[in-house]
Amino acid sequence: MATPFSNNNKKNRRQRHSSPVSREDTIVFSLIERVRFPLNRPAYVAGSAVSGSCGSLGEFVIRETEAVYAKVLDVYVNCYGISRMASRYENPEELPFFPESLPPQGSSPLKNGTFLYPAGASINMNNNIRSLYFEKLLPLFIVGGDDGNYVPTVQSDLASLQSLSRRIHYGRFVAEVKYRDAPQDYEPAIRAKDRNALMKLLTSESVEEMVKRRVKKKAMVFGQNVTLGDDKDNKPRYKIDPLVVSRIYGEWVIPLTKIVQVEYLLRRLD
Ligand SMILES: O=C(O)C(=O)C[C@]1(C(=O)O)C=C[C@@H](O)C=C1
Repeated sequence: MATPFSNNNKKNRRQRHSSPVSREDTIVFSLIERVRFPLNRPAYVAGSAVSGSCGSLGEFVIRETEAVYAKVLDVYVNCYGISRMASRYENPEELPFFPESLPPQGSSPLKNGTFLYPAGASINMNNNIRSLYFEKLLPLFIVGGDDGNYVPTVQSDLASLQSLSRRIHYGRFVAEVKYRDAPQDYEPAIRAKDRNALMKLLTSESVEEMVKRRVKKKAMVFGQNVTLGDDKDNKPRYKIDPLVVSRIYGEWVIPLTKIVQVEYLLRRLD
């Protein structure tokens, strides 16, 4: 079965949701961008000299940026009288990292008639994504150290986190497609709340291998240092190790996407 992650055919490109394959480009580009800065841990230390007693600078920037994204369209609606549009987190593809800090949301034109089954639509694994990103992913490809560029570092982290979150939560759409294709296969495992059986049903090792090979290649193409050919050894050099990108997918991005799929399916008959 061709799935949204296995190809980028015309049918997928016509869908209202942007293609998960092109989303890979955003993830790879955002990781490459993040390489410009060292870890800059002080940006995430609560109560450090930068942030005083108000939590870390990083958390503050992420919370406030999300709040702006959430209200920006309402401001436009009020000021310019344009008809109601959805703000960022009313789009079912977007999930905030700090939902509790968002201003109240209006009723969204996008949420109505969403493709997702309502009980599963609100699954939000961003807390897990955030801790994995800082604890496991960043140390794989970012050098330790502190260059003081905290705000650009946090902005770069937020871009990576958002692109990873969109991709991982896209698992809800994939699970819905799989369920609609073969409800008779999924329903017994859903009723039995059998996570292992669901995991087995939705897994395609060949697709996973293809995804890992594709992101490795993207890291090579997008992240190759460009020279004018006077390199002594003529060996290509990459901004981020392509094998690390493939590993990030194999060890975290794909497994988390699968957990989202299982959690979604478990709610599919509620
Ligand atoms: O393409 C699919 O069928 C998916 O479910 C997506 C995905 C992935 O995250 O890339 C996850 C599970 C499958 O084993 C293969 C790939």
